[in-house]
Amino acid sequence: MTTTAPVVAFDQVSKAYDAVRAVDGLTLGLSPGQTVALLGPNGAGKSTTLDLLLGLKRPDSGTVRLFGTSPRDAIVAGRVGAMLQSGGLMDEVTVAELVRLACDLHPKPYRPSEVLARAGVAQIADRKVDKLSGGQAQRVRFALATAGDSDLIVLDEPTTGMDVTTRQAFWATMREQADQGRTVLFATHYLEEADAVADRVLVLYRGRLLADGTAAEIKAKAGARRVSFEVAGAIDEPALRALPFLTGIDISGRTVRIQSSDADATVHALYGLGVHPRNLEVAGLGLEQAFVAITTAEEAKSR
Ligand SMILES: Nc1ncnc2c1ncn2[C@@H]1O[C@H](COP(=O)(O)OP(=O)(O)OP(=O)(O)O)[C@@H](O)[C@H]1O
Repeated sequence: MTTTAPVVAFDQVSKAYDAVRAVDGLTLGLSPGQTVALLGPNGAGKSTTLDLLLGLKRPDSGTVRLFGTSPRDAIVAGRVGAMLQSGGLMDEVTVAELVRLACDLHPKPYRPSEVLARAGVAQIADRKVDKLSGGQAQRVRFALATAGDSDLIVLDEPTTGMDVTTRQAFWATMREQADQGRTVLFATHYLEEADAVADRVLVLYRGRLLADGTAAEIKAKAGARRVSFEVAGAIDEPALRALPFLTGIDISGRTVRIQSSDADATVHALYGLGVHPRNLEVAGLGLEQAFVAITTAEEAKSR
């Protein structure tokens, strides 16, 4: 790193499309070497945030700085590699030609053969770009994002269309990039991916940051726990549904799965009902359930 300025600094950034506040007063700083997942339901403002970060859109108010400069200057200096969702690939050129072009344009390029190998597209280097499968096209976009030695890699839903093996290889490569001190920021709908890969998770909702922390902190913030058990006798469904601190319940045959904001109190009340649960398990929420709990609580508040 040649500067001590934050990799990314959003200061009170807003962007609206007519009445829709796509990004609403977002303040955010990213540090070197972090792998950061940007989560949010459809329309939360993830793509708009990344577009603002890359200087593809201008904020209505607030400032976006990358490495202490404007997004444009940072990109011209080759400090940012990006892989966007919608990024169309040129027709009528081969994968190798396109990667060579990206390397030629980068101020600090890697060798094209190296880029092709890292993205796992060396075997399809001679194929025309418009003949690729969805997963192959994603890998080529990834190759373009890593054509040179950038300090920040921005990825919008990078693994959409990739099979499991490609996805794992992709994240292993991203880990290496972060271990070398690069910052990796990616938007995703795959919460298990964010849980497994990210050091930091940002939950965006209606253009605002709802949660910011490690996956463990986000799960703790959701505050709820899962309780599951089996019931030997008849199930008194209304009584179970009336248990205290319940935030969700699913009854399937003899198995009851509960979500509770105070598992101890719920289980205590369960015994109070005279229910003798078998195979009782109390566990924390997964990131996906925590995400749903946090965003639905916010939705309820805004109603
Ligand atoms: N060019 C545009 N014109 C009008 N509205 C837009 C435009 N781009 C985005 N929006 C609106 O802004 C909001 C945020 O959109 P954005 O694409 O940033 O969300 P997202 O979190 O990336 O969604 P998704 O997960 O569906 O990709 C949405 O309500 C969307 O409809």
